[in-house]
Amino acid sequence: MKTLTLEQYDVPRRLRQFSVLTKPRVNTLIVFCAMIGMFLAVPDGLPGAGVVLAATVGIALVAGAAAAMNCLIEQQIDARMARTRARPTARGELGTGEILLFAGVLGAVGLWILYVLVNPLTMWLTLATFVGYAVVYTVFLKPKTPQNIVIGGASGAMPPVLGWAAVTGEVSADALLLFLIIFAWTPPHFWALALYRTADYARAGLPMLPVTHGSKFTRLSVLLYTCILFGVTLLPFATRMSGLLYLASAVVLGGIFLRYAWRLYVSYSDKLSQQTFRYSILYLSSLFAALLVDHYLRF
Ligand code: HEM
Ligand SMILES: CC(C)=CCC/C(C)=C/CC/C(C)=C/COP(=O)(O)OP(=O)(O)O
Repeated sequence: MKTLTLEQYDVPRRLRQFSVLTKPRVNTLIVFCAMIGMFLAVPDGLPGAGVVLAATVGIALVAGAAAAMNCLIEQQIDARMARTRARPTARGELGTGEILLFAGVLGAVGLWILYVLVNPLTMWLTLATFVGYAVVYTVFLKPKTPQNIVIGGASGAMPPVLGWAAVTGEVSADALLLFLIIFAWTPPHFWALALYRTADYARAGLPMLPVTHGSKFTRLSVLLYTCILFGVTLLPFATRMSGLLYLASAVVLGGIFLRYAWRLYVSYSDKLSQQTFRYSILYLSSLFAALLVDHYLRF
């Protein structure tokens, strides 16, 4: 067996490769939503700094491990898609053992932090989220059904619930409203991207909605889910969890999302679809920021 010295191993390059596997940009928003859950869970005042720090690091590490496992499992699929073929896993630059070790350490340290420094409930819910994404979604749903991202979206919607559980030790109805918002947001978020990446998904043999049911049906689905999303985002105000500042933000942000979805439905272009996808990210970030601001500046 060939032994490598540390210089030959090229540590900075390896670190860059491993960092790509954790999908840092997606996970930044995931962790942001978890943090908002932590702050909203405290009716007056702030959550303890220690628990916020430990829960944030723990959730981020487990989310990074989940992303690395997804990249490992999908390396052949990723190699066939233009969007993902540059991933170090798709290029065969990292060995299976190395990735398993990396994901194992990240995941184990994250879960340990959550169990010991936060609470067992948060650890178990985060573990379930990990299994939901890295196993249920990636292995079973994604290659089999165009509803993959709707069902798998339950994992992506968990972060605010994890944050809430970290601070209170329980899951309340308010936390479930935050879950519902991300759950309803996921289909328009993902299908907007899938519409302009249809050829990619078809080449990879993945049954994403535009591949199996065509562009028009997918655009109708985007529009309908965006309507559902609009309705769901009114619930925090309806239940008095949030105030007028949030309501105004939800209506304006949701109105813009609906306009994108409607335009996409009536006159499709790849450019508009890309803009809708990008807007979906700005939308969720801004909506969660509005929940936070409203929580502290309630009038
Ligand atoms: C099953 C649920 C989801 C699916 C299938 C999905 C799918 C995707 C895909 C395919 C991309 C493009 C990634 C890339 O090219 O690197 C993406 C990007 C992104 N997603 Fe999602 N997503 C889901 C849930 C979420 C959730 C829950 C969040 C955050 C709360 C999120 C935040 C983002 C962000 C911020 C990006 C942009 C990344 C960048 O600019 O590189 N996604 N998503
Ligand atoms: C433990 C914890 C908090 C985990 C949260 C992780 C989670 C549920 C992420 C979902 C968002 C995501 C990375 C989707 C990518 O879809 P994809 O895998 O189909 O995209 P790809 O084609 O880019 O691989």
